[in-house]
Amino acid sequence: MSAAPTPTESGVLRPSSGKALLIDGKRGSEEVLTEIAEKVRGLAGQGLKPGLAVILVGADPASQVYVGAKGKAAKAVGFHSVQHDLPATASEAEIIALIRQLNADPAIHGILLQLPLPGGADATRIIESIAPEKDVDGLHPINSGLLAIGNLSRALVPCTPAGSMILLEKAAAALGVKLEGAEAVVVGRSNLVGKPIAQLLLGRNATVTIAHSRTRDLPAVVGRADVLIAAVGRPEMIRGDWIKPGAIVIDVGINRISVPSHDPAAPAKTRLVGDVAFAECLDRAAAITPVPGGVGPMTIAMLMSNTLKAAIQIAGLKAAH
Ligand SMILES: Nc1nc2c(c(=O)[nH]1)N[C@@H](CN(C=O)c1ccc(C(=O)N[C@@H](CCC(=O)O)C(=O)O)cc1)CN2
Repeated sequence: MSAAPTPTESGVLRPSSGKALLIDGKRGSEEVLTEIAEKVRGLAGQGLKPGLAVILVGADPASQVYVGAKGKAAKAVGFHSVQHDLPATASEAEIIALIRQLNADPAIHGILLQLPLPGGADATRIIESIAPEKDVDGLHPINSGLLAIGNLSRALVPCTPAGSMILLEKAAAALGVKLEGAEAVVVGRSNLVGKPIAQLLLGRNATVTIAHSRTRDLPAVVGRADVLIAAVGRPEMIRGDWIKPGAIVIDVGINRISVPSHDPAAPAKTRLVGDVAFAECLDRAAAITPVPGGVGPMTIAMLMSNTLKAAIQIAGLKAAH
């Protein structure tokens, strides 16, 4: 029987022997949130209370959970927090009208439209209607542009990529490896994760490849990666024998799959898995994020971080973020 992993100072769990370090996103998120709460207490003295508005269109159960978690975290760190629930039938014009009100509201510093929209509707024009300085999801073209030119002090960076980078830096520090010059492979090219994380890795001087559904011989491309970011949205698609021995694996996928039951009368059970076949990777990777408990919690923490940054920038305060 293997011994339980031992926690290290950095929130990376060191297993007993021969297994990948587990990068603890829950602990990482708690650290970020504790720091934010402290800064919010400091800002109160300067008359500033960061405000976050989250818009949920429709009633997708997973989105309801995520939006609830965002509101809870916002209140816990001391933000003003509001949630706007719109029916699935809300038109683009109605959503944009609400965003215009929030753009003009001085108590609101961050606006987030929960994705996906019902029926997979295109969110492009809606996102573009968010004032860039309040775009705490980092999806407005102004923020994408600031990220692309490497202006990280001004850019609001998408939350999942920002949180993934914190976990990656922790793993690299725990292993004593450098990101500079490392071969980084990002599987997935979404605006929400793949493209921004590739920019962040470039900013750390990694050599970055973005792979996607049309990539030829994906296992061979993945096999080059010192750093693998899996953001493809397909349960356990990346197999253990694709992984380069010693790689750092950041699994961004959060996929709910059904668990077969031997009892036909029992209610159907589900569990969460990542885009990487976790158990198969444990003996090959040097470090890996689990699902759940990896990148997911960091997404919420980085939304709070972006809202604090937006509030400070909008108020024109010098306070270092
Ligand atoms: N506008 C946005 N929409 C969506 C984003 C986003 O960043 N902006 N990301 C995802 C969903 N998401 C936040 O919105 C999110 C997903 C998962 C988690 C999380 O903490 N997951 C837990 C498991 C939770 C569970 O039991 O279901 C974990 O991984 O440990 C947080 C946020 C899509 N939409």
